[in-house]
Amino acid sequence: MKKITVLGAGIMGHGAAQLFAQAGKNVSIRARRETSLEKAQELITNSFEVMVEKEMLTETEMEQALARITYTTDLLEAIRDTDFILESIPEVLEQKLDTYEIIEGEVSDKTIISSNTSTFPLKELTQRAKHPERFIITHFFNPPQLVPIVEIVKTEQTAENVVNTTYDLMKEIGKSPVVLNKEITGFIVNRVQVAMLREAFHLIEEGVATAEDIDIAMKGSMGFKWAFCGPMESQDLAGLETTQAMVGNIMKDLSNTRDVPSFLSEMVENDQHGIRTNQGFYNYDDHGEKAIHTRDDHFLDLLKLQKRKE
Ligand SMILES: NC(=O)C1=CN([C@@H]2O[C@H](COP(=O)(O)OP(=O)(O)OC[C@H]3O[C@@H](n4cnc5c(N)ncnc54)[C@H](O)[C@@H]3O)[C@@H](O)[C@H]2O)C=CC1
Ligand SMILES: O=C(O)[C@@H](O)C(=O)[C@H](O)[C@@H](O)CO
Repeated sequence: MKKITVLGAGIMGHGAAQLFAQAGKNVSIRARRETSLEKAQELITNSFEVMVEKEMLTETEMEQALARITYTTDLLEAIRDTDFILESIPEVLEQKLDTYEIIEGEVSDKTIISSNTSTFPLKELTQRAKHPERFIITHFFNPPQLVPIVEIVKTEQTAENVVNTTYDLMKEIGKSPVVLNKEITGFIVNRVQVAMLREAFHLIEEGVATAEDIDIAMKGSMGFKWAFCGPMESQDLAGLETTQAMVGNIMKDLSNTRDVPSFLSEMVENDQHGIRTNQGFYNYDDHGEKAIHTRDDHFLDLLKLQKRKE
């Protein structure tokens, strides 16, 4: 695997391009607009600089990695002679299907096409594919250059060599891949995340706690534990009779809504998109630049600690 193509230069695309380049791959990243590419280049450079500050990368390694990335608005140029495509365009099914249709007509039989979708099952993504066996999902987490896990999702149509090659590639770039036994909307993590968010949103709607209080409570409890002791392991350590009582007492009282909360839809309608518009659950004045820097600084410390413990 020499050349990697990343389609989409947004929140995930730029981090994925950085990750592959850091691992020694030549990367072509494609966006539709020059301005998106310029922004991506700036974010990648900033992120590498934090790694250099924290002595996880030398200045020379940063320069070499930056030199491995080419930026283009030309889709055909981006996918020319590529070995592996990571599609990271918005979570809109039609846009993804249209993109696959174009690229499938251009790339070699050996090229693997993967999607970074957060939600769609691979069956839906391959509904118009000529060669569904070459498609796979590699679901990275934000920021992909730092978060260790990648969920790999296949169908019974996915070729075994595609799964194996993708798995090996993820290992090669330093990730810990988890291959799902069968596909399901939202995979493992986003199903659990959405179940938790449903309840957190319910608590906000009911006036039990503010968004800020929920963040404080979760960061200092489950957030603190889960990096080293997962939710299942934690139950063993707590005692399963207590888990049984807790689940029995609380489950019946939890929100079981199937709707997106109206306050969230109103926020999006009112241009409160998070860092993109400087307003979300919190306010920003720099499109999240400081928040991203602080987050990455902490995540790099955690990564260092995890590596020491391995
Ligand atoms: N934001 C997140 O935390 C995560 C997102 N994902 C998934 O990754 C994918 C990308 O998400 P984000 O990076 O957040 O989106 P984004 O909106 O930040 O970036 C999307 C990029 O794709 C470009 N784009 C739009 N249509 C395109 C097209 N037809 N062809 C090529 N480029 C196009 C946009 O200009 C933009 O640069 C989605 O499938 C999303 O569900 C996965 C994990 C985490
Ligand atoms: O946290 C993440 O990176 C993932 O769970 C995602 O796929 C989601 O898109 C998430 O960021 C949105 O909350």
